[in-house]
Amino acid sequence: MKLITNIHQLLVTGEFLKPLAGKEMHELPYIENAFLAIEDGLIYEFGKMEDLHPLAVAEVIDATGQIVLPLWCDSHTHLVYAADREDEFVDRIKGLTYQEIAQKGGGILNSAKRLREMDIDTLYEDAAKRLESLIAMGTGAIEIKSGYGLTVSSERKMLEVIARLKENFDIPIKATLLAAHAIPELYKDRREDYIKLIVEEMIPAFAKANLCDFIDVFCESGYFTVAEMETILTEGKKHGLQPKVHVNQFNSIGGIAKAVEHKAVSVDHLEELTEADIIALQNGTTIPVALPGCSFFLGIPYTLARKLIDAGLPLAIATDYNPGSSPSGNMNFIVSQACVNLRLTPQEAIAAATINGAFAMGIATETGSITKQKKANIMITQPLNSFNAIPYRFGNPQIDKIMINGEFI
Ligand SMILES: N=CN[C@@H](CCC(=O)O)C(=O)O
Ligand SMILES: [Zn+2]
Repeated sequence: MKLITNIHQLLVTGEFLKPLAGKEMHELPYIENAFLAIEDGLIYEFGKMEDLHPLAVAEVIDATGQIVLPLWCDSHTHLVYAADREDEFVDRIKGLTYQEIAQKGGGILNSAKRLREMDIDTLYEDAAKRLESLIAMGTGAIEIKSGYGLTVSSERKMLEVIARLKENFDIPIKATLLAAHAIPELYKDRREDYIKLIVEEMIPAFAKANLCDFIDVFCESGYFTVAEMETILTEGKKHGLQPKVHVNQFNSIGGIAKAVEHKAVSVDHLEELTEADIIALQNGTTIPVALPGCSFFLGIPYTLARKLIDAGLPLAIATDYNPGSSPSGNMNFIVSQACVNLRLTPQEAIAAATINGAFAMGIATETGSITKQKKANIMITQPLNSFNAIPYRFGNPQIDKIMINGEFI
Protein backbone atom coordinates (compact mmCIF):
# COMPACT_ATOMS: atom_id res chain seq x y z
CA MET A 1 0.00 0.00 0.00
CA LYS A 2 1.13 3.56 -0.76
CA LEU A 3 0.21 6.34 1.64
CA ILE A 4 0.27 10.04 0.80
CA THR A 5 0.34 12.10 3.97
CA ASN A 6 0.03 15.75 5.05
CA ILE A 7 -1.83 16.71 1.87
CA HIS A 8 -2.56 20.42 2.09
CA GLN A 9 -5.85 20.03 0.18
CA LEU A 10 -7.31 16.82 -1.26
CA LEU A 11 -9.88 17.74 -3.91
CA VAL A 12 -13.04 16.16 -5.35
CA THR A 13 -13.62 13.76 -2.47
CA GLY A 14 -16.61 11.52 -1.85
CA GLU A 15 -19.28 9.68 -3.80
CA PHE A 16 -20.73 11.14 -7.00
CA LEU A 17 -23.83 9.50 -8.42
CA LYS A 18 -24.46 12.28 -10.93
CA PRO A 19 -22.50 15.24 -12.24
CA LEU A 20 -22.16 18.25 -9.98
CA ALA A 21 -24.71 20.84 -11.08
CA GLY A 22 -25.50 24.48 -10.33
CA LYS A 23 -24.33 25.55 -6.87
CA GLU A 24 -22.87 22.10 -6.11
CA MET A 25 -20.03 22.87 -8.51
CA HIS A 26 -18.75 25.73 -6.38
CA GLU A 27 -19.27 23.63 -3.25
CA LEU A 28 -16.73 21.12 -4.57
CA PRO A 29 -15.97 18.73 -1.71
CA TYR A 30 -12.38 18.72 -0.41
CA ILE A 31 -10.42 17.84 2.72
CA GLU A 32 -7.67 19.96 4.29
CA ASN A 33 -4.64 18.28 5.88
CA ALA A 34 -5.54 14.92 4.44
CA PHE A 35 -4.15 11.46 3.78
CA LEU A 36 -4.77 9.18 0.80
CA ALA A 37 -4.07 5.44 0.83
CA ILE A 38 -3.70 3.46 -2.41
CA GLU A 39 -3.70 -0.29 -2.89
CA ASP A 40 -3.70 -2.44 -6.04
CA GLY A 41 -4.00 0.62 -8.24
CA LEU A 42 -7.17 1.81 -6.53
CA ILE A 43 -8.05 4.39 -3.90
CA TYR A 44 -8.25 2.42 -0.67
CA GLU A 45 -9.03 5.12 1.87
CA PHE A 46 -8.74 8.86 2.48
CA GLY A 47 -9.59 11.31 5.21
CA LYS A 48 -8.19 13.87 7.62
CA MET A 49 -4.67 13.31 8.96
CA GLU A 50 -6.05 13.28 12.49
CA ASP A 51 -8.16 10.24 11.57
CA LEU A 52 -5.25 8.30 10.06
CA HIS A 53 -4.97 4.88 11.71
CA PRO A 54 -2.25 2.21 11.32
CA LEU A 55 -2.16 0.72 7.81
CA ALA A 56 0.22 -1.84 6.28
CA VAL A 57 2.15 0.71 4.26
CA ALA A 58 5.06 -0.04 1.91
CA GLU A 59 5.76 3.53 0.79
CA VAL A 60 4.94 6.90 2.36
CA ILE A 61 4.88 10.07 0.27
CA ASP A 62 4.91 13.28 2.24
CA ALA A 63 2.84 15.94 0.44
CA THR A 64 3.26 18.82 2.87
CA GLY A 65 2.00 22.04 1.24
CA GLN A 66 0.92 20.16 -1.88
CA ILE A 67 -2.50 19.64 -3.40
CA VAL A 68 -3.77 16.27 -4.60
CA LEU A 69 -6.58 15.93 -7.12
CA PRO A 70 -7.87 13.50 -9.75
CA LEU A 71 -6.19 13.62 -13.14
CA TRP A 72 -8.06 15.71 -15.73
CA CYS A 73 -10.84 14.02 -17.68
CA ASP A 74 -10.80 15.42 -21.23
CA SER A 75 -14.18 14.44 -22.66
CA HIS A 76 -13.82 15.91 -26.18
CA THR A 77 -10.79 15.55 -28.46
CA HIS A 78 -9.83 14.84 -32.05
CA LEU A 79 -6.39 13.56 -31.04
CA VAL A 80 -5.91 11.33 -34.09
CA TYR A 81 -5.02 13.46 -37.10
CA ALA A 82 -2.45 13.47 -39.85
CA ALA A 83 -1.11 17.00 -39.97
CA ASP A 84 -1.18 20.39 -38.36
CA ARG A 85 -2.92 23.21 -40.22
CA GLU A 86 -0.85 26.22 -39.35
CA ASP A 87 -1.32 27.69 -42.86
CA GLU A 88 -5.00 28.12 -42.03
CA PHE A 89 -3.99 29.78 -38.77
CA VAL A 90 -2.05 32.35 -40.76
CA ASP A 91 -4.98 32.76 -43.19
CA ARG A 92 -7.21 33.55 -40.22
CA ILE A 93 -4.73 36.07 -38.87
CA LYS A 94 -4.95 37.73 -42.28
CA GLY A 95 -8.73 37.94 -41.98
CA LEU A 96 -10.37 34.79 -43.35
CA THR A 97 -12.94 33.10 -41.13
CA TYR A 98 -12.97 29.40 -40.17
CA GLN A 99 -16.02 28.93 -42.42
CA GLU A 100 -14.39 30.74 -45.39
CA ILE A 101 -11.32 28.53 -45.08
CA ALA A 102 -13.56 25.44 -45.02
CA GLN A 103 -15.41 26.63 -48.14
CA LYS A 104 -12.17 26.87 -50.11
CA GLY A 105 -11.23 23.26 -49.32
CA GLY A 106 -9.39 23.79 -46.03
CA GLY A 107 -10.76 22.81 -42.67
CA ILE A 108 -12.03 19.31 -41.98
CA LEU A 109 -11.78 18.27 -45.67
CA ASN A 110 -8.13 19.28 -45.68
CA SER A 111 -7.49 17.09 -42.63
CA ALA A 112 -9.45 14.24 -44.25
CA LYS A 113 -7.32 14.38 -47.40
CA ARG A 114 -4.09 14.24 -45.37
CA LEU A 115 -5.37 11.44 -43.15
CA ARG A 116 -6.39 9.23 -46.07
CA GLU A 117 -2.83 9.47 -47.38
CA MET A 118 -1.20 8.49 -44.10
CA ASP A 119 -0.53 4.87 -43.15
CA ILE A 120 -2.01 3.53 -39.95
CA ASP A 121 1.31 3.01 -38.18
CA THR A 122 2.44 6.61 -38.62
CA LEU A 123 -1.00 7.82 -37.61
CA TYR A 124 -0.78 5.70 -34.47
CA GLU A 125 2.75 6.78 -33.59
CA ASP A 126 1.88 10.48 -33.92
CA ALA A 127 -1.28 10.08 -31.83
CA ALA A 128 0.59 8.06 -29.18
CA LYS A 129 3.24 10.79 -28.89
CA ARG A 130 0.51 13.40 -28.41
CA LEU A 131 -1.22 11.28 -25.80
CA GLU A 132 2.03 10.76 -23.88
CA SER A 133 2.56 14.49 -23.72
CA LEU A 134 -1.03 15.07 -22.53
CA ILE A 135 -0.63 12.51 -19.75
CA ALA A 136 2.53 14.31 -18.64
CA MET A 137 0.39 17.47 -18.37
CA GLY A 138 -2.15 15.77 -16.11
CA THR A 139 -4.72 14.19 -18.42
CA GLY A 140 -5.84 10.85 -17.02
CA ALA A 141 -8.87 9.96 -19.16
CA ILE A 142 -9.72 10.98 -22.70
CA GLU A 143 -12.36 10.73 -25.39
CA ILE A 144 -11.12 10.62 -28.99
CA LYS A 145 -13.23 11.05 -32.14
CA SER A 146 -12.94 9.80 -35.68
CA GLY A 147 -14.15 12.24 -38.33
CA TYR A 148 -11.09 12.95 -40.47
CA GLY A 149 -11.60 9.83 -42.56
CA LEU A 150 -15.02 10.40 -44.13
CA THR A 151 -14.80 7.10 -46.05
CA VAL A 152 -15.56 3.64 -44.67
CA SER A 153 -11.91 2.59 -44.77
CA SER A 154 -10.44 5.81 -43.38
CA GLU A 155 -12.98 6.14 -40.58
CA ARG A 156 -12.14 2.53 -39.70
CA LYS A 157 -8.44 3.37 -39.81
CA MET A 158 -8.97 6.18 -37.28
CA LEU A 159 -11.03 3.96 -34.99
CA GLU A 160 -8.39 1.24 -35.20
CA VAL A 161 -5.77 3.76 -34.13
CA ILE A 162 -7.93 4.64 -31.12
CA ALA A 163 -8.34 0.92 -30.36
CA ARG A 164 -4.55 0.56 -30.39
CA LEU A 165 -4.23 3.52 -28.02
CA LYS A 166 -6.74 1.81 -25.71
CA GLU A 167 -4.61 -1.32 -25.76
CA ASN A 168 -1.30 0.39 -25.13
CA PHE A 169 -2.18 3.09 -22.62
CA ASP A 170 -3.26 2.55 -19.04
CA ILE A 171 -5.80 5.36 -18.86
CA PRO A 172 -9.51 5.17 -19.74
CA ILE A 173 -9.99 6.02 -23.43
CA LYS A 174 -13.37 6.30 -25.16
CA ALA A 175 -13.87 6.24 -28.94
CA THR A 176 -16.52 8.25 -30.76
CA LEU A 177 -17.65 7.73 -34.35
CA LEU A 178 -17.86 11.18 -35.97
CA ALA A 179 -18.22 10.17 -39.62
CA ALA A 180 -20.79 13.01 -39.82
CA HIS A 181 -18.10 15.65 -39.38
CA ALA A 182 -18.35 17.12 -42.90
CA ILE A 183 -19.86 16.08 -46.23
CA PRO A 184 -16.97 14.65 -48.28
CA GLU A 185 -16.21 16.24 -51.65
CA LEU A 186 -17.41 13.13 -53.51
CA TYR A 187 -20.87 13.43 -51.97
CA LYS A 188 -21.34 17.16 -52.15
CA ASP A 189 -24.24 16.90 -54.61
CA ARG A 190 -25.78 13.78 -53.06
CA ARG A 191 -25.45 14.21 -49.34
CA GLU A 192 -28.24 11.73 -48.63
CA ASP A 193 -25.99 8.98 -50.01
CA TYR A 194 -23.31 9.88 -47.48
CA ILE A 195 -25.85 9.74 -44.63
CA LYS A 196 -26.90 6.34 -46.00
CA LEU A 197 -23.28 5.19 -45.98
CA ILE A 198 -22.92 6.18 -42.33
CA VAL A 199 -26.21 4.61 -41.31
CA GLU A 200 -26.11 1.44 -43.37
CA GLU A 201 -22.42 0.64 -43.47
CA MET A 202 -20.30 2.44 -40.94
CA ILE A 203 -22.45 2.30 -37.80
CA PRO A 204 -23.35 -1.41 -38.01
CA ALA A 205 -19.84 -2.52 -38.98
CA PHE A 206 -17.91 -0.39 -36.48
CA ALA A 207 -20.30 -1.09 -33.62
CA LYS A 208 -20.13 -4.83 -34.32
CA ALA A 209 -16.33 -4.69 -34.30
CA ASN A 210 -16.52 -2.86 -30.97
CA LEU A 211 -14.55 0.04 -32.42
CA CYS A 212 -16.63 2.86 -30.91
CA ASP A 213 -18.47 3.79 -27.75
CA PHE A 214 -20.33 6.94 -28.83
CA ILE A 215 -21.91 8.46 -31.93
CA ASP A 216 -21.34 12.11 -32.83
CA VAL A 217 -22.59 14.53 -35.51
CA PHE A 218 -21.44 18.08 -36.31
CA CYS A 219 -24.91 19.64 -36.31
CA GLU A 220 -24.35 23.07 -37.82
CA SER A 221 -25.30 25.22 -40.82
CA GLY A 222 -23.16 24.06 -43.74
CA TYR A 223 -22.47 20.69 -42.12
CA PHE A 224 -25.34 18.43 -40.92
CA THR A 225 -28.97 19.39 -40.34
CA VAL A 226 -30.94 18.58 -37.21
CA ALA A 227 -32.96 15.99 -39.17
CA GLU A 228 -29.77 14.34 -40.47
CA MET A 229 -28.38 14.32 -36.94
CA GLU A 230 -31.53 12.58 -35.70
CA THR A 231 -31.30 9.90 -38.38
CA ILE A 232 -27.70 9.17 -37.46
CA LEU A 233 -28.26 9.23 -33.68
CA THR A 234 -31.26 6.92 -33.99
CA GLU A 235 -29.23 4.37 -35.91
CA GLY A 236 -26.28 4.73 -33.54
CA LYS A 237 -28.47 4.07 -30.52
CA LYS A 238 -29.87 0.93 -32.17
CA HIS A 239 -26.30 -0.34 -32.19
CA GLY A 240 -25.56 0.62 -28.61
CA LEU A 241 -23.77 3.91 -29.32
CA GLN A 242 -24.85 6.76 -27.06
CA PRO A 243 -24.85 10.23 -28.63
CA LYS A 244 -22.34 12.98 -27.83
CA VAL A 245 -22.77 15.78 -30.32
CA HIS A 246 -21.20 18.94 -31.72
CA VAL A 247 -23.91 21.63 -31.62
CA ASN A 248 -24.30 25.41 -31.52
CA GLN A 249 -20.71 26.21 -32.46
CA PHE A 250 -21.68 28.99 -34.86
CA ASN A 251 -25.51 28.90 -34.93
CA SER A 252 -28.33 27.69 -32.74
CA ILE A 253 -30.41 25.57 -35.15
CA GLY A 254 -32.35 23.43 -32.70
CA GLY A 255 -29.81 20.66 -32.27
CA ILE A 256 -29.66 20.91 -28.48
CA ALA A 257 -33.36 20.16 -27.89
CA LYS A 258 -33.23 17.17 -30.25
CA ALA A 259 -30.00 15.85 -28.73
CA VAL A 260 -31.60 16.07 -25.28
CA GLU A 261 -34.63 14.17 -26.62
CA HIS A 262 -32.23 11.51 -27.86
CA LYS A 263 -30.75 11.33 -24.35
CA ALA A 264 -27.33 12.43 -25.56
CA VAL A 265 -24.64 12.00 -22.92
CA SER A 266 -23.34 15.46 -23.79
CA VAL A 267 -23.80 18.41 -26.11
CA ASP A 268 -20.51 20.10 -26.87
CA HIS A 269 -19.40 23.60 -28.00
CA LEU A 270 -22.49 25.81 -27.31
CA GLU A 271 -20.71 29.04 -28.20
CA GLU A 272 -24.16 30.22 -29.37
CA LEU A 273 -26.97 29.62 -26.90
CA THR A 274 -30.61 30.71 -26.76
CA GLU A 275 -33.03 30.70 -23.83
CA ALA A 276 -34.84 27.79 -25.52
CA ASP A 277 -31.57 25.82 -25.57
CA ILE A 278 -31.11 26.36 -21.84
CA ILE A 279 -34.68 25.29 -21.11
CA ALA A 280 -34.20 22.16 -23.21
CA LEU A 281 -31.12 21.28 -21.16
CA GLN A 282 -33.00 21.86 -17.90
CA ASN A 283 -35.57 19.30 -19.05
CA GLY A 284 -33.08 16.51 -19.61
CA THR A 285 -29.97 14.76 -18.35
CA THR A 286 -27.58 15.76 -21.15
CA ILE A 287 -24.38 17.43 -19.93
CA PRO A 288 -23.34 20.69 -21.62
CA VAL A 289 -19.62 20.76 -22.47
CA ALA A 290 -17.76 24.03 -23.07
CA LEU A 291 -14.62 24.12 -25.20
CA PRO A 292 -12.92 27.43 -24.37
CA GLY A 293 -9.76 26.55 -26.31
CA CYS A 294 -11.81 26.70 -29.50
CA SER A 295 -13.27 30.12 -28.66
CA PHE A 296 -9.79 31.37 -27.80
CA PHE A 297 -8.19 30.08 -30.97
CA LEU A 298 -10.96 30.98 -33.44
CA GLY A 299 -11.87 34.24 -31.74
CA ILE A 300 -15.53 33.23 -31.51
CA PRO A 301 -17.78 33.85 -28.47
CA TYR A 302 -17.18 31.90 -25.29
CA THR A 303 -19.94 29.55 -24.12
CA LEU A 304 -22.18 31.30 -21.59
CA ALA A 305 -21.10 28.86 -18.93
CA ARG A 306 -22.05 31.14 -16.05
CA LYS A 307 -25.60 31.21 -17.35
CA LEU A 308 -25.70 27.40 -17.62
CA ILE A 309 -24.43 26.85 -14.07
CA ASP A 310 -26.65 29.60 -12.68
CA ALA A 311 -29.58 27.82 -14.34
CA GLY A 312 -28.79 24.83 -12.12
CA LEU A 313 -27.12 22.79 -14.86
CA PRO A 314 -23.93 20.74 -14.73
CA LEU A 315 -21.00 21.74 -16.94
CA ALA A 316 -17.93 19.89 -18.20
CA ILE A 317 -14.96 21.51 -19.92
CA ALA A 318 -12.67 19.86 -22.47
CA THR A 319 -9.86 20.75 -24.85
CA ASP A 320 -11.40 19.89 -28.25
CA TYR A 321 -7.78 19.13 -29.21
CA ASN A 322 -7.70 19.22 -33.05
CA PRO A 323 -5.56 20.77 -35.79
CA GLY A 324 -8.19 23.28 -36.94
CA SER A 325 -9.97 24.97 -34.07
CA SER A 326 -7.99 24.08 -30.95
CA PRO A 327 -4.46 22.76 -31.48
CA SER A 328 -3.75 22.20 -27.80
CA GLY A 329 -4.68 19.38 -25.46
CA ASN A 330 -3.46 21.11 -22.32
CA MET A 331 -6.24 20.79 -19.74
CA ASN A 332 -4.40 23.08 -17.32
CA PHE A 333 -4.84 25.94 -19.77
CA ILE A 334 -8.51 25.01 -20.24
CA VAL A 335 -9.08 25.17 -16.47
CA SER A 336 -7.48 28.63 -16.37
CA GLN A 337 -9.53 29.72 -19.35
CA ALA A 338 -12.71 28.49 -17.69
CA CYS A 339 -12.03 30.88 -14.83
CA VAL A 340 -10.89 33.85 -16.89
CA ASN A 341 -13.21 33.64 -19.89
CA LEU A 342 -16.15 31.53 -18.72
CA ARG A 343 -16.18 33.24 -15.30
CA LEU A 344 -16.12 29.99 -13.37
CA THR A 345 -14.74 29.87 -9.85
CA PRO A 346 -11.70 27.60 -9.42
CA GLN A 347 -13.92 25.04 -7.67
CA GLU A 348 -16.38 25.06 -10.59
CA ALA A 349 -13.58 24.77 -13.15
CA ILE A 350 -11.97 21.85 -11.31
CA ALA A 351 -15.34 20.08 -10.99
CA ALA A 352 -15.95 20.65 -14.71
CA ALA A 353 -12.53 19.20 -15.64
CA THR A 354 -12.64 16.14 -13.39
CA ILE A 355 -15.83 14.46 -12.19
CA ASN A 356 -18.12 16.17 -14.69
CA GLY A 357 -15.73 15.35 -17.52
CA ALA A 358 -15.83 11.71 -16.38
CA PHE A 359 -19.63 11.77 -16.50
CA ALA A 360 -19.50 13.35 -19.96
CA MET A 361 -17.71 10.23 -21.22
CA GLY A 362 -19.59 7.67 -19.17
CA ILE A 363 -16.68 6.63 -16.94
CA ALA A 364 -17.57 8.29 -13.64
CA THR A 365 -17.78 4.97 -11.82
CA GLU A 366 -14.07 4.38 -12.41
CA THR A 367 -12.38 7.78 -12.38
CA GLY A 368 -12.77 11.57 -11.99
CA SER A 369 -12.85 11.82 -8.20
CA ILE A 370 -11.18 10.73 -4.99
CA THR A 371 -13.57 7.92 -4.16
CA LYS A 372 -12.87 4.55 -2.56
CA GLN A 373 -12.27 1.84 -5.18
CA LYS A 374 -11.89 4.29 -8.06
CA LYS A 375 -8.65 4.22 -10.04
CA ALA A 376 -5.73 5.90 -8.29
CA ASN A 377 -5.27 8.34 -11.19
CA ILE A 378 -4.13 11.46 -9.41
CA MET A 379 -1.76 14.39 -9.58
CA ILE A 380 0.27 15.95 -6.79
CA THR A 381 0.92 19.62 -7.42
CA GLN A 382 3.99 21.53 -6.39
CA PRO A 383 3.50 23.37 -3.08
CA LEU A 384 0.69 25.91 -3.61
CA ASN A 385 -1.11 28.26 -1.22
CA SER A 386 -4.48 26.88 -2.21
CA PHE A 387 -6.33 25.27 -5.12
CA ASN A 388 -7.08 28.78 -6.40
CA ALA A 389 -3.47 28.83 -7.59
CA ILE A 390 -4.16 25.99 -10.04
CA PRO A 391 -6.06 28.18 -12.54
CA TYR A 392 -4.41 31.42 -11.35
CA ARG A 393 -0.83 30.47 -12.30
CA PHE A 394 -1.87 29.90 -15.91
CA GLY A 395 0.66 28.39 -18.25
CA ASN A 396 3.09 27.57 -15.45
CA PRO A 397 4.04 23.94 -15.00
CA GLN A 398 2.91 23.12 -11.48
CA ILE A 399 2.46 19.36 -11.34
CA ASP A 400 5.02 17.58 -9.20
CA LYS A 401 3.96 13.95 -9.65
CA ILE A 402 1.45 11.98 -11.69
CA MET A 403 0.12 8.61 -10.58
CA ILE A 404 -1.71 6.23 -12.91
CA ASN A 405 -3.33 3.10 -11.49
CA GLY A 406 -1.34 3.55 -8.30
CA GLU A 407 2.07 3.93 -9.97
CA PHE A 408 4.03 7.16 -10.36
CA ILE A 409 5.04 7.76 -13.97
N1 LIG B 1 -16.41 21.77 -35.17
C1 LIG B 1 -16.16 20.67 -35.57
N2 LIG B 1 -15.06 19.94 -35.35
C2 LIG B 1 -13.88 20.41 -34.67
C3 LIG B 1 -12.97 21.17 -35.57
C4 LIG B 1 -12.49 20.33 -36.64
C5 LIG B 1 -11.44 20.94 -37.52
O1 LIG B 1 -11.44 22.16 -37.79
O2 LIG B 1 -10.58 20.17 -37.93
C6 LIG B 1 -14.26 21.18 -33.43
O3 LIG B 1 -14.90 20.56 -32.57
O4 LIG B 1 -13.96 22.35 -33.26
ZN1 LIG C 1 -14.78 18.81 -31.60
